[in-house]
Amino acid sequence: MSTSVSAAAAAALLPILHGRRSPPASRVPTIFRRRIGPSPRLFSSSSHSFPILTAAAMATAPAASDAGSKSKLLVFDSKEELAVSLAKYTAELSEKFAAERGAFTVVLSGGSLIDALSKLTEPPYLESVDWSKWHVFWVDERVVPKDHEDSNYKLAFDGFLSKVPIPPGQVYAINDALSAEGAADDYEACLKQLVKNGVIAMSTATGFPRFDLQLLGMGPDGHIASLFPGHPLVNEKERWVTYIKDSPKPPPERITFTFPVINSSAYIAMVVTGAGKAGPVQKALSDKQTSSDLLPIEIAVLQDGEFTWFTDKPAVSLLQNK
Ligand SMILES: O=C1O[C@H](COP(=O)(O)O)[C@@H](O)[C@H](O)[C@H]1O
Repeated sequence: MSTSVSAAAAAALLPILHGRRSPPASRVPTIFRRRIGPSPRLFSSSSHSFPILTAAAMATAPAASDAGSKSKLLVFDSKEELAVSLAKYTAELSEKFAAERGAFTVVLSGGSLIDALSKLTEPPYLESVDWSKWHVFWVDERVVPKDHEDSNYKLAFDGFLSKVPIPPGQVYAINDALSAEGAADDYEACLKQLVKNGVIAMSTATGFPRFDLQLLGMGPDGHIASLFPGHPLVNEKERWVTYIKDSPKPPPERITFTFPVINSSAYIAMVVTGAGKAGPVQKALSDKQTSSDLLPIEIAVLQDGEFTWFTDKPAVSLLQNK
């Protein structure tokens, strides 16, 4: 269900990119300042233009279920409002993919993302979401036991998975008995088996798995998953899952999806809050990037999907025309 849009909200919608060359799809945002209640529609811009959306255009803008190579930037007044919107967005995609495919493949990151999922564990979503269709994966994981404080599995279990009735057999944690190399191989083999079984879709465009929704966060250095600025892993083109033993952020040993897998997703929700992340947000959403010093967040460009930024005011504080 969509919310009607006020003229004041329309006036707050500004284009921020005016570059001479066409940027990739995930860099063509419009800013929608959230001032109109807890359940906004999502507004998109095409990858080939920089529209100023009018109230009329906003009223007919496609909803979250209309996929394409699109990018959106949502700015919320509070983490609470962000969480409400993220829950609605995720629940709508859950319904769409459950109906279309009989399964909903969801990829989680660690970090602050898990807190932002809190509203999904409450009414009405606790009862209305068909959790039996969910299959849960991790975009990255630290090579530590599952009950370790650094484990992304533990973080997600404590904050989200233990509160919703997803069948345990559909939660795909890494094998924490293996080395980093072994765990990456094992996780990739698991994904390949699930592609064979039809649980995970394949991207015909890229030949890599196409997850329905990746719920991701970004570090203050612009890293996503365990793909860090300047690290050779950002250039991996063949593997689905790889490992790192020298992560600049502890713990040093991790496994991570590669960019071909991240960028083959149908939908990405990039949840980024706080002033500490304003620099990479500004760099990712500006038109001044050079190809030599791209941050990982700038390399996250969907081939054929919809990329939505869920942000707050401090995170976009360095953007012009915000
Ligand atoms: O180390 C990691 O950091 C990033 C970002 O975390 P945040 O707390 O700054 O949101 C996270 O997305 C990743 O999964 C995690 O392993």
